[in-house]
Amino acid sequence: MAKDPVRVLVTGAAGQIGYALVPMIARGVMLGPDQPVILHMLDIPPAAESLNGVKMELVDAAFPLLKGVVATTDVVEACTGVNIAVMVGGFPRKEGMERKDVMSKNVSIYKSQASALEKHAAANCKVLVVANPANTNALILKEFAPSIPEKNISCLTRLDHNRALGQISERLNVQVSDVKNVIIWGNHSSTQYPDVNHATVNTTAGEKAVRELVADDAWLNGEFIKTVQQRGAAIIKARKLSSALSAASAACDHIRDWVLGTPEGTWVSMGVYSDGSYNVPAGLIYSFPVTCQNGEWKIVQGLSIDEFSRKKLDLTADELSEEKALAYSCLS
Ligand SMILES: NC(=O)c1ccc[n+]([C@@H]2O[C@H](COP(=O)([O-])OP(=O)(O)OC[C@H]3O[C@@H](n4cnc5c(N)ncnc54)[C@H](O)[C@@H]3O)[C@@H](O)[C@H]2O)c1
Ligand SMILES: O=C(O)C[C@H](O)C(=O)O
Repeated sequence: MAKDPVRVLVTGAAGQIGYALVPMIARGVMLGPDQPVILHMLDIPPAAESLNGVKMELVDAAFPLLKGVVATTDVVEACTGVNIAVMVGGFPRKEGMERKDVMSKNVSIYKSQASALEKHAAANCKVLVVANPANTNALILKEFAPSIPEKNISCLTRLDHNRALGQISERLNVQVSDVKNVIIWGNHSSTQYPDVNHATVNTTAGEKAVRELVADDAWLNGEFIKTVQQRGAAIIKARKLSSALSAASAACDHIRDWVLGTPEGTWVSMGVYSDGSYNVPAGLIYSFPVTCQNGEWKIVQGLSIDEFSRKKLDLTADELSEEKALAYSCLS
């Protein structure tokens, strides 16, 4: 029997991530090849005409799984009945700007959209915040939508996770699909900590530790970390625009694994509400290694954290605490 359609909201849908993301969702990349979807696309009035153009293209693409499109500048209409909300709307960072510069513009958007989601989304709606500062926008959304369970609110660090997999795969000249269990800890910013201490590669001789195969701690503790931390800025420098296709693809990976589950023995990175695991202060949205089953994520417990890692986990937590304070000062 055909499944009922799932309603997926994409905010900022007329923007560049939106343009890459909506066809992926309509093709089943996010929720699977047998899951019909109804797309809800929200943008602001100056982008209304462009948004309507995206809607026209979705119709023209004749996606078999796409059962309807709502394109609107009305936040209530956009949020009504949605099962999944991918929050991309906001102002992106331009060359030379730090994430903090975009903070005040974006947190106020997330405060007001929190209430719309709380009132109008379907019960148990899963929320993914992509727009920067992603962790702090997600935290503001959580705080101003108190009736949405905190386990349903997340932010995107899967792009960073995928970037780390990509760097290891290039360095070792192995298939990216054979590399797993890297971790992104903390903020989706240049203080994030890409950690390979538990990562492995599937080889013809079985699973091997990434650290053993790379056999170059100086590279792993230096250039590798920096490359992943700075990748967003490098893309902006090269394209004069921030990453879009990789961000859209990572958003699909994030929701797919959350809804359909992570493969046995594999974890992924998600920005989620900290419960104090790994001595990360509770009350921040922090990226952890998680496994997902039956639509719920769980932080992977018991991983060893050496002194080098501990400092990096704390540094990015400190930045998130500062961002939280700054966000509140922007809102007051
Ligand atoms: N977490 C990540 O990994 C990641 C990766 C890449 C980009 N980003 C962030 O994603 C966001 C979107 O990036 P982009 O390149 O698509 O930007 P963009 O400027 O191309 O698109 C953003 C869209 O949001 C719309 N918008 C602005 N205010 C809105 C509001 N109140 N409600 C609904 N829509 C609104 C704009 O009109 C625009 O169409 C940025 O904040 C960017 O920094 C995050
Ligand atoms: O770095 C940015 O501001 C863009 C985006 O968050 C990215 O990681 O590509």
